[in-house]
Amino acid sequence: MSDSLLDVHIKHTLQTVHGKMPMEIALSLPKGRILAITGPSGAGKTTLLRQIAGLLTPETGKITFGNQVWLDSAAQGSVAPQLRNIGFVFQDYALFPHLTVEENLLFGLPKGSDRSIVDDLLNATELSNLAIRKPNQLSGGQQQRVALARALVRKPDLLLLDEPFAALDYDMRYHLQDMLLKFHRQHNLTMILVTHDIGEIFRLADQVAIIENGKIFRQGTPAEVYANEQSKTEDFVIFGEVLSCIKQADQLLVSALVENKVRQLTLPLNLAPEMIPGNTFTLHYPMDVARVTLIRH
Ligand SMILES: Nc1ncnc2c1ncn2[C@@H]1O[C@H](COP(=O)(O)OP(=O)(O)OP(=O)(O)O)[C@@H](O)[C@H]1O
Repeated sequence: MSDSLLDVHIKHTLQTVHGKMPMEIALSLPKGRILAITGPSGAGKTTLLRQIAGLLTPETGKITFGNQVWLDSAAQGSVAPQLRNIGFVFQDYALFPHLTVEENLLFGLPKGSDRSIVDDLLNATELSNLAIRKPNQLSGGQQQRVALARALVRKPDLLLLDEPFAALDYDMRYHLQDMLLKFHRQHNLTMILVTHDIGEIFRLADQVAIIENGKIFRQGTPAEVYANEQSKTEDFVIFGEVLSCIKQADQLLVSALVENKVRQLTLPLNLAPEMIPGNTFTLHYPMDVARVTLIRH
């Protein structure tokens, strides 16, 4: 893609419990776009992020970012991770245990920079009251918010997020997704997000790539990718996230986030137990036999 900022072509051998699995990925990402990576456990999603960050060197490949060559195995060249100006939010938070929340953020701040961004991010992630705590005095969700704020402190050129909101409850997840979108708009941030959450993919991502067994199995906009899935069943399927639900006469009026738009759905009353704000659902049409499959509570 001519306007791409990030270009990745890598080959690697994954060592899985079932033996060796060849990994081969090619992807491009234009500046300011958000790519979601999804797929089953063990498919190679985290490994790909680690390769892009420079924490793991693929056996062969080339990774370019703008006019920088981050990796070129043919030329035996590689740019060290700390020189790639990447923000990385790991699945396991990876905070400095001996530093407070505030110190964890200050650590990431380039020398001489205005520290007001630290206070802004502490506020935005609702961590100001916890600023003097150490990571072992925080819940998993709070630690994840620190990890997110720390990754944003240096205004990275590329933000890599490995299931950043998986440990959070619905309200906090929604709030942090909004914060991330705001930050993304302000700084035209380019992001890759690993997630299993289809609602999150529709809300945040411009593109989604499904990785299976070390290869991109399908790629496109969320609507394209999940529309393809529908054709297999010959059903019309929509994915959504419930925002609100009220009973009216003998039906339910549901406000849902569907393909990044708020839609009003009129559904049968028997679906009431599923239509709780925060639930993600798929609806299979035709509506007279509508059934709801919950992906996640
Ligand atoms: N450095 C490595 N070299 C070779 N194989 C690896 C390496 N790190 C992990 N693997 C293996 O590669 C496979 C993919 O792991 P990875 O962590 O990338 O999966 P994932 O898609 O992120 O899964 P999950 O959704 O569970 O986090 C696993 O079988 C893992 O054991």
